[in-house]
Amino acid sequence: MRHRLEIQILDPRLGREFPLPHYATEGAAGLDLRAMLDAPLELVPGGCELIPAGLAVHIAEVGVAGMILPRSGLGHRHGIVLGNLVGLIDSDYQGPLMLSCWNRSDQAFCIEIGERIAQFVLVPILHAELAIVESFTPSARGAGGFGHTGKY
Ligand SMILES: O=c1ccn([C@H]2C[C@H](O)[C@@H](COP(=O)(O)OP(=O)(O)OP(=O)(O)O)O2)c(=O)[nH]1
Ligand SMILES: [Mg+2]
Repeated sequence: MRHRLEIQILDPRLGREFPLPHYATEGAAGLDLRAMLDAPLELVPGGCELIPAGLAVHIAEVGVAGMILPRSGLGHRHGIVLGNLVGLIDSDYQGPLMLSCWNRSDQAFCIEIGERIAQFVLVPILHAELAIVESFTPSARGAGGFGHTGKY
């Protein structure tokens, strides 16, 4: 499914020196986001920095949210993930997309200017209407959780 996504280009290098976010393949779920830095940034082990993606988005539709997720290769091989683990972008947010980059490894990592460091995914959202009830209709699981079905 497609969703018209309004963007503002905040960093003029995007779309010129560096490609705009795009789906790398027909089936790609995410748009890669780039570190629009003025200079390469060394992330020390355990270090966390807020990096601009160089653009603002306005999702506009209440039934849609954005998620910023790590890239698998960087996260697995180099320990470069997100300081907030997952970024959640509200449909009414119009500010700059910011990437919290965390080096969870024990080796320094240099983020290059324009490097693809995270990905942006649109997801459907349901708003909850809270209904207070005295008891739930019994289910097979009931209140069992945290390893209830087997090994922890
Ligand atoms: O990785 C992220 C996460 C969030 N945001 C922006 C979009 C989002 O809509 C807004 C608020 O995010 P969130 O609600 O997760 O943060 P908060 O700490 O609860 O801030 P607020 O009080 O503004 O809701 O910040 C980003 O740019 N990058
Ligand atoms: Mg919030």
